[in-house]
Amino acid sequence: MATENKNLSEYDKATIPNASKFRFGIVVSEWNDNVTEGLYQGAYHALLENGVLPHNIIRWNVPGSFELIYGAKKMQEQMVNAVIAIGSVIQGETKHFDFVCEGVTQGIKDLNVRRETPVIFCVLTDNTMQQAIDRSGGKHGNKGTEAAIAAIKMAELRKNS
Ligand SMILES: Nc1c(NC[C@H](O)[C@H](O)[C@H](O)CO)[nH]c(=O)[nH]c1=O
Ligand SMILES: CC(=O)[C@@H](O)COP(=O)(O)O
Repeated sequence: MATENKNLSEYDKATIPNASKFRFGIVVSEWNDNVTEGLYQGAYHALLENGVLPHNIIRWNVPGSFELIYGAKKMQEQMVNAVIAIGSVIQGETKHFDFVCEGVTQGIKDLNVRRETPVIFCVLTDNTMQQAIDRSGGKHGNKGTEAAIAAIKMAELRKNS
């Protein structure tokens, strides 16, 4: 289902585990920070709405989405139950978009395979700035909210597995 048919901010609160004892690390890319700040706010407030305590949310910034890989790897080493990697990659004139998107995707996948702490992929990969705005608190909701819910669910799965 395409995002345009699903609001990213909508979720059934009754299905979300109690997250009051969980601790989360959020790594935020500074590229397109008008977008990444919106994603962060969506994630932060969704965590609070589901019982996470403010002092149990750690935030680090990195220069760009490619650096999310290293930042998330180091965040996994902190005492957190899950990590959220937040970025916004927007198509430019060259193929650099393809390499950044593929690199970040594979890098974050590897962190989930090789280590125990789940890393949630909250990286928008858009053709235009408007598409990114629409998905970071705009008409299609906020992917940061979606990522926070995924982080809570994966932290619960890790605890029970
Ligand atoms: N063009 C975008 C980038 N490019 C920068 C890379 O992510 C990286 O920081 C650089 O190649 C140095 O290693 N990053 C984004 O997050 N979004 C973009 O649109
Ligand atoms: C994703 C990028 O690195 C891209 O936005 C950079 O723009 P350009 O391809 O025009 O150099």
